Amino acid sequence: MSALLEVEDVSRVYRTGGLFAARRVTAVDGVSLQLEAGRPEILTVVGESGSGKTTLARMILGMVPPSTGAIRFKGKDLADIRGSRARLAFMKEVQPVFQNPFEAFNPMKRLDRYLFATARRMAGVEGEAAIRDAADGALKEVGLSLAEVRGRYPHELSGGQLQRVAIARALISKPALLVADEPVSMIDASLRASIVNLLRGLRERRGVSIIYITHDLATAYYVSDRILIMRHGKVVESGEARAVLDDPQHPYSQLLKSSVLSPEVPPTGAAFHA
Ligand SMILES: Nc1ncnc2c1ncn2[C@@H]1O[C@H](COP(=O)(O)OP(=O)(O)OP(=O)(O)O)[C@@H](O)[C@H]1O
Repeated sequence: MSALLEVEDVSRVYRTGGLFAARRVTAVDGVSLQLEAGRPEILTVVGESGSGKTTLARMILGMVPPSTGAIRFKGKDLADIRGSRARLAFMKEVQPVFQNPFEAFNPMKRLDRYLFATARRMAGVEGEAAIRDAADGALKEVGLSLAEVRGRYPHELSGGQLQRVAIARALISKPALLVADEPVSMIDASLRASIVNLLRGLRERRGVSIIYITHDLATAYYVSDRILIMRHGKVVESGEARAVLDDPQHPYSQLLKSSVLSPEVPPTGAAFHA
């Protein structure tokens, strides 16, 4: 089986501070992971704040180059993706979903405009009717429709609805991989389950692979096929999600589990069956 994504011994060092107070921060330190083509799965990256999750996500999205190591998508090294055409081809296949949907959209711009522009530019759809159909199809994938969204501005939707629109927008180009960085952390707790269920549905129905970044072990338990636990930029434990979370081996994973799972957060993720 061929690889969809290969992250090979990747590190990222940031230099901060001025000339006389220079400091090196190793945000990601020797991380490797792989997703197979034709076997869609949800790979969750868990870790506390500052463990390097966002930096890893940004490297996979091609937004930040690794300091060392290599990232390949469908066999092609991201470092070799040069020029706007090659960049666009990559972005069609690997789409981001960010934490705060209110920051993902300009408050002065109608949401349908975003969807139409993405259909035109990213997916190469031509003709008004076909563009409307592409937007409507993507919105239906996330439980909305163009009729509901048309003419509306970001503030007219709830955070949960807006995150759905952001996911619909990411789906228009029919990507093979979504990289979702804390997609539910800014959303009202009562709506989180529906977004997490949506991600699972997309993996099942659309065959899209998802890298789900979170610090929330309850959603991770429910949604993940595989899990990777990060601390100080390194992977401390990884494997099949239920096995890792039911019986964590590394002391940090055990600590994370005991500190996160409180009586209000069911360890089985039962709350997410809603
Ligand atoms: N652009 C940057 N310049 C300097 N340091 C950075 C930069 N981005 C991240 N870092 C540092 O790298 C480390 C990892 O940060 P990162 O945002 O990747 O972690 P995270 O696990 O996603 O945290 P959070 O959950 O708070 O977003 C932190 O120490 C952070 O301060």
